Amino acid sequence: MHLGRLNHVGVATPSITDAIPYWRDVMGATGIGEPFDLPAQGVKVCFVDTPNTQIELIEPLGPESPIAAFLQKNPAGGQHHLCYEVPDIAEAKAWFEEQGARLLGEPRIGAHGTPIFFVHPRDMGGVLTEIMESPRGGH
Ligand SMILES: CC[C@H](C(=O)O)C(=O)SCCNC(=O)CCNC(=O)[C@H](O)C(C)(C)COP(=O)(O)OP(=O)(O)OC[C@H]1O[C@@H](n2cnc3c(N)ncnc32)[C@H](O)[C@@H]1OP(=O)(O)O
Ligand SMILES: [Co+2]
Repeated sequence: MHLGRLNHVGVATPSITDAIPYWRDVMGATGIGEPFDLPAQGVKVCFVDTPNTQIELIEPLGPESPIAAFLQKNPAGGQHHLCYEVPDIAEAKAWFEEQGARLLGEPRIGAHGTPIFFVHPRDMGGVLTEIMESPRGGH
């Protein structure tokens, strides 16, 4: 496994609409994407560009959302996960399984349209970690 590019930092929020003015007016973000729903993943998503990565704002879609419990514990929202790119999702999956890490579900299509999976925070030093097949072929 080679540590790939940090594709995004996931930030959970109770309301993307209410969070955008902070990113635009306080942080000076100029590349704020249109929010879009990912019902299969139980979240609404909005990407905020930074010079070297993205902030992925995520808002729960429904009570079954995988971030509902996180927001109950952190009602104002907060840093949720880190996402790294890999050239080959199957190779990465086999690597983390070999390490005995707990994968959360099977690889599925993420917000950038490529396969992703998550590794449990307890196996990753307390950091919920998303692994994403790079849209750039891993470079
Ligand atoms: C895929 C679309 C998009 C993309 O980029 O393409 C996204 O990124 S969507 C992001 C939202 N989806 C997910 O996060 C899916 C994976 N996450 C999960 O399956 C859950 O969130 C899980 C299992 C990590 C935690 O679920 P839950 O909070 O309901 O369970 P617990 O409260 O029992 O937590 C267990 C344990 O983990 C700690 N925890 C929970 N969330 C986080 C976190 N974000 N970062 C670090 N640690 C976290 C929690 O405190 C518990 O720890 P313990 O020591 O047992 O108290
Ligand atoms: Co993500």
